[in-house]
Amino acid sequence: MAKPVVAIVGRPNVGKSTFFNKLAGKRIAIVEDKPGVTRDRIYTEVEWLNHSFTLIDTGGLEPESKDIILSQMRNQAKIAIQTADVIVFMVDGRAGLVAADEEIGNLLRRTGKPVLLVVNKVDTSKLPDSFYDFYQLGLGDPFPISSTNALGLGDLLDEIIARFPEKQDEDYEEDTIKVAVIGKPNVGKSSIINTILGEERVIVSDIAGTTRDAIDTPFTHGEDKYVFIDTAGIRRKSRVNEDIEKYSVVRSLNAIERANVCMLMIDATEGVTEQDKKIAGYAHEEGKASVIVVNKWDLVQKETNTMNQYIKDIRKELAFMPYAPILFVSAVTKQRVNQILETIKFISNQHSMRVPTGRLNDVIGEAILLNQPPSDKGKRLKIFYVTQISVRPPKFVIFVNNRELTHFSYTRYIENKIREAFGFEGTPMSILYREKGEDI
Ligand SMILES: Nc1nc2c(ncn2[C@@H]2O[C@H](COP(=O)(O)OP(=O)(O)OP(=O)(O)O)[C@@H](O)[C@H]2O)c(=O)[nH]1
Ligand SMILES: Nc1nc2c(ncn2[C@@H]2O[C@H](COP(=O)(O)OP(=O)(O)OP(=O)(O)O)[C@@H](O)[C@H]2O)c(=O)[nH]1
Repeated sequence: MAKPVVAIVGRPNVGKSTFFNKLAGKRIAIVEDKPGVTRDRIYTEVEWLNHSFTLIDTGGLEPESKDIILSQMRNQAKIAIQTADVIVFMVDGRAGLVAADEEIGNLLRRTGKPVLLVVNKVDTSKLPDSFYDFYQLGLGDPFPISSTNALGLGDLLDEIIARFPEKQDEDYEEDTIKVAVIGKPNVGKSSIINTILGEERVIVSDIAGTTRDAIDTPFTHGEDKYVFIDTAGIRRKSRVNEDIEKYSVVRSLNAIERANVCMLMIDATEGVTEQDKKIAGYAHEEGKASVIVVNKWDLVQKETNTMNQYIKDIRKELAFMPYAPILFVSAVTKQRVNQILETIKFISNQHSMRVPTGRLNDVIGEAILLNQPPSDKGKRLKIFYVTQISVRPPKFVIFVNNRELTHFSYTRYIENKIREAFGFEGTPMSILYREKGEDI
């Protein structure tokens, strides 16, 4: 289940940032692909009770003339409508109701999405007289809060959570391979997906009755079941404007969380961008299998060593995922597109592979003979026993005499030996240490 997304919309200066910062937990900076532009603070993860959600601040706009403010607010509202599950419409309890609020109120009222009308800057328990004017917006009861004094925030969070969409069970069968197709705008996601879906042995499944939530594309290829995750905005080109594309990162992160396999698309004419690195890093940290798909290969002038040079560059830029296979494809000429599903299936199997403990210990035993474990102040690390404790991603526990003697370079050596013996292509793996007697 993807995390719900909550967006804050409101005029400049009503206190959106103050509110956002009060709730902000872990932040992920967004780097735009334009030179020199880094915008932090666009979204954050919020934890409240047993829920977590993504909060988007659509603000940070430059108030210039009245007209510009209005058009920017319309944009904000559109972004919120397009990406959010719940919209927080913030107004200013000190300034009272103004015409721009009504304009945005009209837009939001028609969306069908849950909208919470929040009156900020109500700093005491006494409601200002102008509070009741906000009922005119036709968005139900206004919620008074004070972002600076942190008043009413808990109640508001309860109300927000109560409006999250019902958790739908993801009733894909256990053996369905869930694929997130990730990449910057214009890299060719739609083209590739449509090319794959147009392949001979691919049959796109009907999705019964749902429209709004039909964001996934399930299909079969021969005997194998797949689903492309969160393809709504990708396949249907309903682009509102450039701004929205920044927020598509939020959707990408959600898609990665739901997927088993990430197809990380890189534009051959541009190489690996900062945003590509961030997203790939996220897939890696989340323990997902990844394949790197370099698209638009038809546009590249090829000389003797072109592909090898590309591989070198990608390995350098994405050094944290040396395990990911790289494919060079073209959605236009269809070159090698037929290898994509094969590769996805292969790395999905690798991702869920379990190796026999006996063989694993043989491999590690040999590795130890070839290259002794590290020692410190006369004490040497002793490795007693290794076992794989989980899959997707593969996780190993190594029982040792003293965890403090372990060293990341030796861990990497062990990881490489495991990969040499068993493969685990396309998947990150984790190796943990336990001392004898400790629980796994
Ligand atoms: N009295 C009072 N002032 C507040 C409250 N919340 C925010 N403010 C003040 O209102 C001003 C604007 O707050 P911001 O959080 O920057 O407003 P914003 O909506 O993010 O503005 P933009 O970034 O321009 O869109 C600041 O001076 C805040 O200190 C509140 O609850 N009570
Ligand atoms: N030459 C060439 N052009 C391509 C290739 N794949 C896609 N394109 C073109 O690149 C443009 C963008 O392709 P899309 O498939 O719309 O890209 P997208 O990633 O879905 O774009 P967004 O919806 O903006 O995220 C289109 O004009 C495609 O025709 C390719 O392999 N080679």
